[in-house]
Amino acid sequence: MNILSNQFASGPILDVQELSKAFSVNSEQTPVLSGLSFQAGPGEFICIIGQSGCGKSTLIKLLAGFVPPTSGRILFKGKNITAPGPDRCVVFQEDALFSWLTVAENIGFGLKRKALSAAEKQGRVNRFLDLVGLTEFKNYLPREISGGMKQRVALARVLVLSPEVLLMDEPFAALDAQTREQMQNLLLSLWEQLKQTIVFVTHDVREAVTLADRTMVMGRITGKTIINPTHLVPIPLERPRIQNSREFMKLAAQLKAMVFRI
Ligand SMILES: Nc1ncnc2c1ncn2[C@@H]1O[C@H](COP(=O)(O)OP(=O)(O)OP(=O)(O)O)[C@@H](O)[C@H]1O
Repeated sequence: MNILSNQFASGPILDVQELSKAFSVNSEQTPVLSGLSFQAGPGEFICIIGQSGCGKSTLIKLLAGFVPPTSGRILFKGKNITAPGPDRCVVFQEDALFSWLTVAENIGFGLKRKALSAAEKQGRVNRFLDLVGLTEFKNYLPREISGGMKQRVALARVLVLSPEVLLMDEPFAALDAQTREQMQNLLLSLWEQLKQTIVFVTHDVREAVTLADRTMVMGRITGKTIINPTHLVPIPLERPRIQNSREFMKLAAQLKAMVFRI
């Protein structure tokens, strides 16, 4: 079942169809995701929330092509995803940067295999250093910069590759509240400029309401994660969003209630 078929005029970027995933534990198949279907449109920002263990990270790994589905399929621009690809980049909570490379070298690392001239590569690195506000730190090593700056490097080093889909698994969870808010604003500003499709996992409903066009609430039913159309909630608030507005708080409360209900 395609929950949102025909919603995107030019077709969805991601089309998840009846996706199921089971892991083999002690030679028994343990189901995690079951019959999950949804679509993400070009340039859409989707947040995923849900209780611990409901399968959010597993879904990110499937979308990235790191693990294969047990059944069902995921189409990227109409083609079956069977492996990781440069069109879908992942940012994790704690991204290990190369400790011996500078900020600029970390950002440029993934460009090595791209057929670009040295000047073009340097130009791209400089652009992304500027976009994430790290130009003056370009020669620093990872141990010489803060946690928030490291996440900015992690973001820049995938964005420099121009992925069409950005998969983010609790990327800001380890940051303090103030840095986290700065990172959310930075991500929104980059997204407005670069227009990738973003799938963003978070534990924090307020983060989901701050960022998302739509939020997907995952829940476990009889040990399997299943989702139906009512679990994809549009966030119809204008940006920038005012966190203490009535509408914001109402949506956050509604999503929180859903997380614990399903
Ligand atoms: N490689 C694996 N082998 C066996 N079981 C796994 C594997 N990966 C994940 N699981 C199981 O799948 C379930 C979902 O895990 P997952 O990490 O996707 O959940 P999550 O929603 O991201 O959790 P959290 O919010 O705590 O990060 C868990 O019960 C986990 O133990």
